[in-house]
Amino acid sequence: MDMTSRMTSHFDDAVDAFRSSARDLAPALAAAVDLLFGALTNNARILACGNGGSAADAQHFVAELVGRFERDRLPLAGIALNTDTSIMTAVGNDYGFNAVFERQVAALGQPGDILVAITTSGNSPNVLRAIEAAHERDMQIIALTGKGGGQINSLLYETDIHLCVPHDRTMRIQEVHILLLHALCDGIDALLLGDPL
Ligand SMILES: O=C(CO)[C@@H](O)[C@H](O)[C@H](O)[C@H](O)COP(=O)(O)O
Ligand SMILES: [Zn+2]
Repeated sequence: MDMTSRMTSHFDDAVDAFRSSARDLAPALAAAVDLLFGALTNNARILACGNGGSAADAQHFVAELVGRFERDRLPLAGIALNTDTSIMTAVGNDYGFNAVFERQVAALGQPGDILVAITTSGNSPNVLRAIEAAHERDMQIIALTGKGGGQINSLLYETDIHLCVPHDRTMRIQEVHILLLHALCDGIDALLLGDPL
């Protein structure tokens, strides 16, 4: 395959990933909007975490909650658990990297808060442990995964929401994840401000 064809194939594959995700995930995504809106309007907070590209996604999502998405509105309570280098290095150094999110959930999480857990494999131990800590705090989980969901499948409760992208490549899953997070922001704004469409 020449390089131009290789590049074109990324777009073709991404379109397929978006279409299959729309088919599989739209109802759960709508439920996730309701869950987030209910929490945010009840003085609860959204905690988000992930590793690597998913860390970037978590802080991107939270920036749009605390700042704004497309329209001016009140600030919304979100915290990215992967952004504080002092906490990440102190907890990682003292308790191990697998504890970096769990420890923050234990410190910050309150009943009714939501954990947005982002992992393409569904197998990152620090994210799995954050989910367990969130359950102990009576928090609900919105999990964004791919590759069948991995070990997260056995951790989630009926009351949690699993948005599992039907794809096996990390980059494609991440591309759909950012669409899912933007769609959640759009849904929250539509409920808060009215539907401009
Ligand atoms: O962005 C990428 C690959 O596209 C990487 O940084 C990727 O996020 C890292 O390898 C992560 O550690 C993968 O973790 P996870 O998605 O399996 O939880
Ligand atoms: Zn990436």
